[in-house]
Amino acid sequence: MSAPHFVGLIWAQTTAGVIGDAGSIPWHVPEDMAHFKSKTAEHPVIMGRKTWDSLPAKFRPLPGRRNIVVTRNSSWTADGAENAPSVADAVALVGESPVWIMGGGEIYRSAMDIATHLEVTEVDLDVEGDTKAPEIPDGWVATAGEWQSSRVDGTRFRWVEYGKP
Ligand SMILES: CCc1nc(N)nc(N)c1OCCCOc1ncccc1N1CCC(C(F)(F)F)CC1
Repeated sequence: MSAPHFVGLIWAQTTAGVIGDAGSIPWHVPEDMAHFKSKTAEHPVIMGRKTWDSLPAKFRPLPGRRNIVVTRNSSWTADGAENAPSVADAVALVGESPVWIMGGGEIYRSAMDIATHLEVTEVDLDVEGDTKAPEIPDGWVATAGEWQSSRVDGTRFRWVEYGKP
């Protein structure tokens, strides 16, 4: 089984790097949900158990693809999900490319070394949060899109893609 050559991390953050608060996302930008959906559709996703628990029931599992949940609890099970004890084991389980790693904070940090692509939504908000985006090490090159305004309340957001040359 070949190791996947496209391992993407995908997250949404405030400009200050907040990605979550008390187990949920403290904003509502439907354009980002659509972006997340279109980027990850049909591809396997890897997430931590807390992110799995944070998914609204109708999205659990994310439809149409393998959902792999990283948990140290080897007896953890859920309909529509497979479990793996670490990000590396989850990526090995998948074997195909691309695979999208969709959170949360702890999982992003442990996946950074094997990531080949970062797909970040920057939301121009100043909100408190208990979970932060991972530090992006030197060597990654960012390509930022134009700022857009959300149709719901005008919140500004942009896509920033990071690659490794
Ligand atoms: C969207 C939020 C999001 N944005 C980016 N850019 N990267 C992510 N890693 C991410 O967090 C995905 C897990 C949390 O997701 C949700 N948390 C609360 C409410 C809704 C959701 N979504 C809505 C879309 C749905 C679909 F299946 F349509 F994709 C999946 C569940």
